[in-house]
Amino acid sequence: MAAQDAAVDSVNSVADSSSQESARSREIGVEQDHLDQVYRRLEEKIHEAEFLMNDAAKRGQVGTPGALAERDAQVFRAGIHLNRLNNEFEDFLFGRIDLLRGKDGEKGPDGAFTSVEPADDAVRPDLTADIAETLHIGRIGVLDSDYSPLVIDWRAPAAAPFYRSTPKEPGRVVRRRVIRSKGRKVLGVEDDLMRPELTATLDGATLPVIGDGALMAALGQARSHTMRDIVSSIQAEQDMVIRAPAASVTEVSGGPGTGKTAVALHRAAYLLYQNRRKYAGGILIVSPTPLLVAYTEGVLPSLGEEGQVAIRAVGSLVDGAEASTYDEPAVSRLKGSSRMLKVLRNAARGALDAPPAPARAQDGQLTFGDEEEQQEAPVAETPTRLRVVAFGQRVELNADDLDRIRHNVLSGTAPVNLLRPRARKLLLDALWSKSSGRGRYTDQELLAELRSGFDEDISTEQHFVDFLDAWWPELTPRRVLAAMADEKRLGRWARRVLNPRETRRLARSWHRLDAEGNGPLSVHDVALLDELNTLLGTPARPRRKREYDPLDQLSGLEELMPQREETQWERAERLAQERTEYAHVIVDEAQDLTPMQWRMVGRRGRHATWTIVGDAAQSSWTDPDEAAAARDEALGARPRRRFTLTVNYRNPAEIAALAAKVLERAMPGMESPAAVRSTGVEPRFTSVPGAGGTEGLARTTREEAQRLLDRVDGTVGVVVAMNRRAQARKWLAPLGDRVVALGSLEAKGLEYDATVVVSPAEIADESPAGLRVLYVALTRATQQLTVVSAERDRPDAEGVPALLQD
Ligand SMILES: Nc1ncnc2c1ncn2[C@@H]1O[C@H](COP(=O)(O)OP(=O)(O)OP(=O)(O)O)[C@@H](O)[C@H]1O
Repeated sequence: MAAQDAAVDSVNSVADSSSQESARSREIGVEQDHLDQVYRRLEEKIHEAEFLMNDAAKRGQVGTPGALAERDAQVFRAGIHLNRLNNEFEDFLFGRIDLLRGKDGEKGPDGAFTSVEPADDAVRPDLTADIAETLHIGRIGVLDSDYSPLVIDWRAPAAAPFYRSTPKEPGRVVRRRVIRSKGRKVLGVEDDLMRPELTATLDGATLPVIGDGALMAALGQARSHTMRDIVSSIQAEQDMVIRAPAASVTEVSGGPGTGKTAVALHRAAYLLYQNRRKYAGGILIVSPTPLLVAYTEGVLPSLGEEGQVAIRAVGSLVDGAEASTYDEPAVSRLKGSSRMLKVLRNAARGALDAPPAPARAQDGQLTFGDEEEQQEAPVAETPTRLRVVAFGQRVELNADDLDRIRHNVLSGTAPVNLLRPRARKLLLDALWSKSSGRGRYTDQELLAELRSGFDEDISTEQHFVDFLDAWWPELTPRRVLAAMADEKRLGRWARRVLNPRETRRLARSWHRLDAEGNGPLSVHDVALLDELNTLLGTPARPRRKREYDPLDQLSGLEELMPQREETQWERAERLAQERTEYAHVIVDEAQDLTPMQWRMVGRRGRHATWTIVGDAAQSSWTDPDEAAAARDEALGARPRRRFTLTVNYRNPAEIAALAAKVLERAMPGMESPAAVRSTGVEPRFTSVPGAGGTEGLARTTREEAQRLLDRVDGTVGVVVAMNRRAQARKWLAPLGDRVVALGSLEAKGLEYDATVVVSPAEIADESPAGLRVLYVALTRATQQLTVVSAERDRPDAEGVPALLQD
């Protein structure tokens, strides 16, 4: 409750509504004056930037290499400046704090007092005080021409009290104000009083306090299909996470709606602000679904950050392998489990014996519950004999010889593709020892020369090259995955790891791939491909010829531009390589990563610092202990700092109370976060009569979605079991794009003004983690929730399904 108090506590000191209104207009006027001043200053800066650009262009006309280089650098700097200002011109001033004098009276580089605590004499014995400093907070910092701060960047240390201060620990803050503006116009102000016991004066007049606080105003707004930033109303416990130092691992847990995703995104922006150079290696944000990526993508640009941060769905982390289909739950469980590691190790080596089969007919997408029998893929032969002619005689390696050589080569642990040169060498050794060559000379030098000629002759023979390609092919991860579609082969590789039923299921799931492994992949396949990539290794390729760079022709340029140590092309190549590893990795909805996914993500942050946000109660993975062990392995021995978020900003208390019933069933004893507001609207229950069947379910769902559309301004989400999502999309298509149909696993992390949850029992029965998935579905609404029950939900007389009854 403490955080809730802190979040909502505000004291209003304006006596009646009309004087309140005139005080409000007066204060809006005050902020408008400040905003006008800021815009004047911004315009000056934009003119400066434009002047720089024009001036730079003129220098370019001089035409000497020095002038060209200088022009490039200047245009680059001015371009960045202009871009930033133009982008952040809209709505970038959002806050203000009025503060007491600082303890030591010292000021920092941004012109603000540095001390968090007030000076001893800042408050007089009769509890009156003077405001010594007023700071405006915005998306970027703006200094006046005399270098005094007009706007402080929200991430600067001086802005921290705007977020950290609470009535319990106010520090120097007397009043915190959120300013709402659009373009150049201030629309409103909302104040929170942090030191209500004081009578504070600003420039000789009593400090006015307007409104009920900004948080409630923000939470009540209608939702769109994209997430908004929360920069003007970050709460103290969230701010602690956002500004936590980036050393080692920061772990954040918290129930639904506590702002974990929002905090993760704001933290990325904060870290970049703090140390742009350090994070030039990039920040990776791993999100569970492409839907959540699309939902959150706009937040960082709104905070002025883009380029350095990659937000990727866990199914899109491997280039050229985008997840586009789902596995049934039993198959997902197998593919995500660390048991797969042993199977993949065997497959990566064993697939040498499984050259590509003739193209298999596409089986189409296998999705939940698709039980059709699949055709076995025909198996092609690996060569079992190598014949060459040396010194006029035929020399042959038979199947046993070849097996022995392969065994010998594979006895090391190196990646299979990197062992090919060694395989080639041992083949030549074996051929040589069977040839008559080695008995020809006793002189070692002559013999070595003969041998070297032998190697060269044999290994350049097309016949030998073709043999090597077939016998030790360069394996691609996709090709190995396709090889695993053969049940017998997979059975060999999975011996003592999977039982025959599991093997069969797994093999069948890959019948959707052709012999080269092309075809639809699931999110779990992507992690397996990444693992295989490591197990197989990528052989070194001859370096690509450097592209022609006209700048190279300008003699003397290197001396004029000492910083230009690499060409554009080299730089692009270096960055592409570096981006397989990141400087900081943020994992959202971390509870859902399977052990195999943790390994994949871990590889991208081997030298990184980490922020991991999640909620065990929302995990759709069946074995949390196994996932925790994999997470520990990915993070190694790095020390961890833990935070817990306790307040639910999304769901009204009425919806949170209903969801808590499911939580109690799913994870008895686990605490729900406290909902910060209540709407007075209880969840609604409707059920489809027994005979209604799918038709009835479709009709009722459509009616309930329409009913909610009439009651909220923003979006309506309809959550159904995964194997109903295609159906549900059709049911709801006539209702327009304010309504979205989602499978239960797709709802993760998203939110809507209102939701319809269709057949809780169907969602709960989908997998062993089904109750937790249902908990996720029930916690998506910001205003209203309707639950539609079918017969299997066993609703009572009020339509409440058995799972949600007391
Ligand atoms: N300080 C805040 N001010 C205004 N809105 C907030 C604040 N914190 C969170 N919210 C809002 O609450 C909602 C939930 O936030 P978010 O999605 O980040 O929660 P979450 O913990 O990731 O939830 P879940 O675990 O259910 O996915 C969002 O609409 C977010 O904008």
